[in-house]
Amino acid sequence: MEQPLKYLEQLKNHDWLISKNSQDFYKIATEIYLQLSQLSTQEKPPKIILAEREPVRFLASFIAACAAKCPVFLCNPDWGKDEWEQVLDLVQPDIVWGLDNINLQPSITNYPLPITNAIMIPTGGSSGKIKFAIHTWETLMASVQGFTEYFQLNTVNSFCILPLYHVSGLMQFMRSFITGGKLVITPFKEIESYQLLNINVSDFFISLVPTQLQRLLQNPPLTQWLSQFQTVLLGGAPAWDELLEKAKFYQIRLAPTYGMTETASQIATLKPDDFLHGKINSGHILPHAQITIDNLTGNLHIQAKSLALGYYPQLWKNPGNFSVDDIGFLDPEGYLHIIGRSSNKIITGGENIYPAEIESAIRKTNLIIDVCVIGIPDKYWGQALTAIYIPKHPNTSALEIETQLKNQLSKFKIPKYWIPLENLPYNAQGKINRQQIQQIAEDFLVNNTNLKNDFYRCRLG
Ligand SMILES: O=C(O)CCC(=O)c1ccccc1C(=O)O
Repeated sequence: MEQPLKYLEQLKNHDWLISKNSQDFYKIATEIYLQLSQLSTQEKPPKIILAEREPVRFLASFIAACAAKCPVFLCNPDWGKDEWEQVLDLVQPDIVWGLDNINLQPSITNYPLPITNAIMIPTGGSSGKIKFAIHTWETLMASVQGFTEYFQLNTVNSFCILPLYHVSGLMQFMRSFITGGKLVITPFKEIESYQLLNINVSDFFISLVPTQLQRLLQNPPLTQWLSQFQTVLLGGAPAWDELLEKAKFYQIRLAPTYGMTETASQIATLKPDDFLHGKINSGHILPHAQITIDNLTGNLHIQAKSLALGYYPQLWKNPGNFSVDDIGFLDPEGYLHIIGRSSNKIITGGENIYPAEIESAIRKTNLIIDVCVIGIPDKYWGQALTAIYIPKHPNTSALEIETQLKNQLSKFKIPKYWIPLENLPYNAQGKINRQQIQQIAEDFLVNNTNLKNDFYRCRLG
């Protein structure tokens, strides 16, 4: 029997989907599987775009596609017109599930997929192009196995508030489905309106991105609720020290993770007991992965059984090896520390600066709600350190923040320009859009040339 079907049968009479209908899941998955297997006997398996909104339907369709060995592309029904055009053009699907009003053109370029059972998971979006990492049932299984071995668990219960088409949500489903654990699926906004808080979550894992953790910790009943979880996995974007300290203060069993779509979620994770004992890093490497660090640049190289095979439609030339933009180190006890992204590195007056350090110092002043530090091209400095921030009070001046920073940071690490905004752009995965901020800041400084001139007068004059 095909692997996905074996797990499906095991769950047949089991109420594992909490607050949803587990029987529906079984019924839909088997029905769609039968339809797909009939189609596949006549010709090569159809390429499927999966954009169902309804979670049970999404997951049942996903399992059916995997069991029938049809290439399946996980998609966000809420992508904009441009993104959908780009995706439909790239994929040239035979079947689209979950979108209305789609006019399917007959496939023109039919990229051959050199592997069966390919599972395409989107990465990127909102800034830049959507790419699909090519995974397989086996790479996702390797991730689940590494996870259960690392946490020494037979079953994983997951509380999923992240999107299922994204690797962070999909892997929560996979961990429950494969291990016979329970699964709760609910949108974040229902948690914020206090629904579903009556489930006993003491044997559940929940995955959050940093902005969600921040929102929950601003709300006492939700903070209390969060502190009951067995483990709170945190990932998707770098967290800041103040947020981690707050989580520790409230005794949240936090597990900061490091991983990405290409590695089928986390490959390093700090265990909650280490976190509560004051460790702040990305933890030990999971057993299915290896990380080596380039001596010269500090760049991370990843090897993992869960590694994607390429970006659709291309397989990587160097399989099993993946170099990333992240810079970090492994300490003598084997804990992974991430310093930043090499592409976000700012070089100002010949000094290297990673935004995380400066952002963390600015957050500590308690004068701002949020901040992002970037480098603006500058004739004198090469790049001028620039802080884009949301002030806590409308009358907080940049000078006040600068004054506080002077006790904490060397002079060259204090931003030269300060740009107050009402909002900073984030995507659904909690990743800040630095490209967009860069554009906003450059436009702002062009339109406020006085600011630039004043600055030169006061710094150089
Ligand atoms: O950023 C990504 O692409 C992966 C992020 C991710 O999977 C994740 C996000 C939040 C919490 C836990 C996890 C995880 O690795 O399991």
